[in-house]
Amino acid sequence: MNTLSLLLRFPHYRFLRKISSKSFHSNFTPRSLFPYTQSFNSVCLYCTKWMLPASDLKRGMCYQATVDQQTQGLCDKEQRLVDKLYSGLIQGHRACLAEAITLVESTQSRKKEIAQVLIQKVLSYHREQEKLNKGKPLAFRVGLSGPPGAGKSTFIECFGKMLTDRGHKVSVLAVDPSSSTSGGSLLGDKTRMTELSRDMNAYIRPSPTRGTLGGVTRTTNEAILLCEGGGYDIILVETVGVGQSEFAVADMVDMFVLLLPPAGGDELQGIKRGIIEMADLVAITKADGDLVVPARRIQAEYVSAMKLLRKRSKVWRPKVMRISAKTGEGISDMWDKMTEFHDLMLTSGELTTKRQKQQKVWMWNLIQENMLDHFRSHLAVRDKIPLLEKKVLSGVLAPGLAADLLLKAFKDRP
Ligand SMILES: Nc1nc2c(ncn2[C@@H]2O[C@H](COP(=O)(O)OP(=O)(O)OP(=O)(O)O)[C@@H](O)[C@H]2O)c(=O)[nH]1
Repeated sequence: MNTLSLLLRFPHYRFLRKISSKSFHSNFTPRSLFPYTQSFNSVCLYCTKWMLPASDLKRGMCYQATVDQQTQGLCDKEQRLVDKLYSGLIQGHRACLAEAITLVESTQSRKKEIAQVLIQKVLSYHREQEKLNKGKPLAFRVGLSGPPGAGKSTFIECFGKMLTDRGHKVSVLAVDPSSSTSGGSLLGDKTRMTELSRDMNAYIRPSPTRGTLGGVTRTTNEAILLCEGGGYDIILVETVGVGQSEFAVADMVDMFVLLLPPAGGDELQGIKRGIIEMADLVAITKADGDLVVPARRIQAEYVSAMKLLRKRSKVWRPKVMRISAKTGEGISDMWDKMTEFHDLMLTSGELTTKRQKQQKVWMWNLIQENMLDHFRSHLAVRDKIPLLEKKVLSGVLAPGLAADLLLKAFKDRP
């Protein structure tokens, strides 16, 4: 479609060309876009909808619509909310942190847009602080996973208390993708971690994920950023070690720790081999009383098994330790190992590379998730799905052909 036919067919195109031109900044303030669009996101959708050539999108406002412009797309009330949450957050008010996390978890599209403005503000705060810190990240992000009953909550209670006693601010984000909007079983963590939840230097938050992996990625990643903005220098992301959530969590933390009970093979069946490969540290829990002997045996088994794994870092070899949250044994040593890992990763530059890769994975996970939603709800596809699925199930239609038909319908009708 050329420019002329676009102009004839869509008078909006003139408007879009105008906002994509250089004059946009001087003559066309974002505020004046408001009657047409609510925000930058909507403008982007608007551009895509009217098939603006990619070059125009590039040259035009997509690249120029910075956070400020996006911010100006908010109405006064929304702007006040962002300002209130932002300043409360960086001053360390827990209520603001809680409200900000609730905002990023929202499924309402407008609230999601407001949350993005807040996230951008927090990100620029991060950049400034990291610059002042000579490139040192604001927080140490640790993922904790293990099968149900491994002793994760008991460990976090004991470990978290030790850290706050040493002057750290600890945030615990509990991820449970099997849960629905309620937040699921991990919601119980607050009641199980009684001492830590009363500690003013600790913040415990279950992360409801609406049952999707994309949900884990989006809300948890953003909650991590907000907690860091709130001054928490250690972020513990807890997840149940069954399913896929631990892989998602491993992709958003600096160090991934696997907690395993001193139990036989049967009880560890749920643990996937892949997740052991992701672990930077394996801790055999409950190494006290009668369980010391089995804990030693399991430790030896894992030490030899992990020797066979491919080396993922040039500076770190995964360690296997024994701990007991009941007696406190091994907990302090474990923290020493964790800080050693953090220092080595930081000085070698591996931490920076890891975080950069994670940012990319985060972006693509979100795109994948949103694209699939978009595909499923597309007008030309939505109605065809049940019939084609039925045909595939009965063997009348090959899955490949059904997929081709749906993709064609999606491509042919914008
Ligand atoms: N002996 C001993 N028992 C422990 C220790 N840590 C936890 N336990 C016990 O193990 C059981 C499970 O502990 P939790 O901390 O609830 O385990 P979890 O991994 O959080 O469990 P889920 O929430 O089901 O995933 C509880 O009965 C604890 O009392 C420990 O260090 N030593």
